Amino acid sequence: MRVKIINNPSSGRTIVQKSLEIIVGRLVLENIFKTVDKFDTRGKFDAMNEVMKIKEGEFDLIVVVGGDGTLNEVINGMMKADLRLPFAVIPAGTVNDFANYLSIPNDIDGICDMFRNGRLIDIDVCKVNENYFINVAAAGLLTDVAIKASVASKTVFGKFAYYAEGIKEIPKQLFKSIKLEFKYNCKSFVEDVMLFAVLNSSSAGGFKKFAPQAGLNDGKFDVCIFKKIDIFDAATLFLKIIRGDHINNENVIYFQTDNLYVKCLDDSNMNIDIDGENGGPLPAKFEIISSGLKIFIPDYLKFNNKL
Ligand SMILES: Nc1ncnc2c1ncn2[C@@H]1O[C@H](COP(=O)(O)OP(=O)(O)OP(=O)(O)O)[C@@H](O)[C@H]1O
Repeated sequence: MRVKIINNPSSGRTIVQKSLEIIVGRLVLENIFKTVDKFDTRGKFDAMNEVMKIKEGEFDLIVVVGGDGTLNEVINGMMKADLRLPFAVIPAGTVNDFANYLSIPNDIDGICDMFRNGRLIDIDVCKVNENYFINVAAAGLLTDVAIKASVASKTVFGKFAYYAEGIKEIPKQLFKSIKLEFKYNCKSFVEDVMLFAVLNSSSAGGFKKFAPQAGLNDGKFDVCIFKKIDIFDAATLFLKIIRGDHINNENVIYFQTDNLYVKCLDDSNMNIDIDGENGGPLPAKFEIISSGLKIFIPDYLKFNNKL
């Protein structure tokens, strides 16, 4: 395989990145990686811009070393440049929602084994306005936590940086709600909402069962809308989200669709968070590109019926 590595040297706690030479060295010696070209990002949009420079036929696989944000940039680079190269993920971020959903290993032996015995599967790609995502887009209460937690604090504290930022934000945000209009498949409704999320995989914000019915190549995304509730109901709901049994709750609207339009009906300035990065303000038009890309996954995942 001719491989292009896009490495974010600052994502997560920077532990996996330190093992990258060993992983690549082994795979080159075993002749699995025939040529390797590594690019280290230095800041925002570096990963996307580097991917957009790749020429058709130059590589067989893009390997993303980073978290959900780096992966999102690589996906955007490919989709915007109309480059449909297969990609693989070496999870090196703080939360790694997408890689965790696919149970992608993060240890040296597991990663090497994935490249020795893995296989390609099709996955859907979601589009919101002019940007793409493969995991989650969300707006509302606490969705800006990922953006507010600093790179330095994520490197030192890992996931706890998000929890710390979340705890600071809860009292400020819990009493807010936003009036939103949702339209899909000729239906429309208006709701006072605390948060809504549009998911391709089931995992978001570290909650593995956020969208328990989601499938990566079912041609649909799962929409999860949390209505305005009080703090007591919020605590109960929080526990239900951990277990994945929130979707039948009276304060939650959950459905699957391949199209969605969301508009703000009051003067709130609501931004969409796309895979942990700022995706600009509402309104938002969501579309799905069914089987838009191919991802390289470990062989044992064939037993996962969600794929
Ligand atoms: N060399 C660098 N130094 C600092 N920041 C960088 C560098 N390269 C890229 N970035 C920034 O890193 C962000 C992406 O980080 P990424 O999401 O991959 O890691 P994470 O936030 O630790 O993990 P996760 O999103 O899974 O929680 C991008 O917004 C980009 O601006």
